[in-house]
Amino acid sequence: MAVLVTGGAGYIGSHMVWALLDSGEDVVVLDRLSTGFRWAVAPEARFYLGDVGDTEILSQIFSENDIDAVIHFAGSVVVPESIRQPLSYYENNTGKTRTLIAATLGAGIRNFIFSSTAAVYGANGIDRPIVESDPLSPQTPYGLSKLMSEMMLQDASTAHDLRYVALRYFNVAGADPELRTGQSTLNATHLIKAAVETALGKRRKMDVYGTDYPTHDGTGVRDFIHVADLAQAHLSALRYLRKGGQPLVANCGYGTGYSVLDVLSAVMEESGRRFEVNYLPRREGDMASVIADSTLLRRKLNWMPRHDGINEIVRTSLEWELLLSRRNSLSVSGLQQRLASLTF
Ligand SMILES: NC(=O)c1ccc[n+]([C@@H]2O[C@H](COP(=O)([O-])OP(=O)(O)OC[C@H]3O[C@@H](n4cnc5c(N)ncnc54)[C@H](O)[C@@H]3O)[C@@H](O)[C@H]2O)c1
Ligand SMILES: O=c1ccn([C@@H]2O[C@H](COP(=O)(O)OP(=O)(O)O[C@H]3O[C@H](CO)[C@H](O)[C@H](O)[C@H]3O)[C@@H](O)[C@H]2O)c(=O)[nH]1
Repeated sequence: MAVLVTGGAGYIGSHMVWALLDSGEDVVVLDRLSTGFRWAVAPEARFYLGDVGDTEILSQIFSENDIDAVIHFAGSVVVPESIRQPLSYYENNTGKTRTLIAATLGAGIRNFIFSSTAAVYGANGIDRPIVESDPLSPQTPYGLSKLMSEMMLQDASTAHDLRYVALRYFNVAGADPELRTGQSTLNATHLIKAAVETALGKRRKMDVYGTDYPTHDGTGVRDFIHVADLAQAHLSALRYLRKGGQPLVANCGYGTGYSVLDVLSAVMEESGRRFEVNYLPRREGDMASVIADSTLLRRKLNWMPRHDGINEIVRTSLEWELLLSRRNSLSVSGLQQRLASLTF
């Protein structure tokens, strides 16, 4: 049987494709390459260029391949952009997920894994690691677009023969430890990606949004999960569904928070470079502190993190960024030497 990975040319999806291939799965990828890259897809995967909202390509994929599970990463992911362009987020993240669920059901496929987000919790006022049963209060169209997709899955699984796992990712970062893929997003807004680009001189300075949050140093606190551990959580979810597991919604994070300044220190330490930090007001839609309680993921899916620790996350991100720089022939010889001297 094969697994369909939508968004498999993107950051997390491309790691998932490698994780599936590593575990002996047959993989089919559907991606329209709006933010992903064809070269990021492992050559062993069968690639279809197209949109998850296109019923014709979905029928073609389901008729040409013996698929028993869909892992749905495709979507629009930039939180501030969702505030400026809400309808495009509802279309791409909610409307097209509805189309994909319908096509999956139509093809008789019973297993569905969905990329959800900690943004569904929003400003719920919880001042401790968040559990899945905590109030849901998305503050942005991005968070709401994902929550509505979770709700569609819940209703569809009640009415039809569909089992699903929705994984609520906290902040995903890091790169494949073998550097076969990594985060290559252009103009990325994610903290760690922006910080490693700054360390490598691709950005002039690092913006810090907000210094007056009620956190240990005034900057926002997040729970960063290594993308390789996240891919393993999906593999566990796939095994769980194939064994007939009941619908499950689970947080993906480590339960440890790092502030923006903690992250910048780790990037400076790992790269051996100091860079300019530009302190700015809070960014719209941001929470003070977002930390996962991942007991459910550990208990139900036997998930065990293997790459937790902010330094490992930052190190693999730096290594990947360096590789991208080399590809683009940028001069980063000083950092190259520094990285070459490190043992990973
Ligand atoms: N990166 C994070 O920290 C994070 C956190 C929580 C949830 N998520 C979710 O994880 C998923 C993957 O995120 P990512 O960081 O890898 O983003 P990404 O932008 O790197 O990957 C998304 C991929 O989907 C493709 N795509 C987008 N819309 C499509 C469509 N309509 N049809 C076909 N392909 C389409 C893009 O070309 C890209 O390859 C998203 O659903 C996102 O909401 C990400
Ligand atoms: O250049 C930057 C980028 C970010 N930040 C700060 O760093 C923290 C993390 O910001 P990110 O943009 O890296 O991530 P978010 O927490 O906003 O959002 C991420 O995690 C969410 C879940 O909590 C969603 O899933 C979303 O897709 C994903 O981008 C925030 O306090 C933000 O203000 C900066 O100070 N400077």
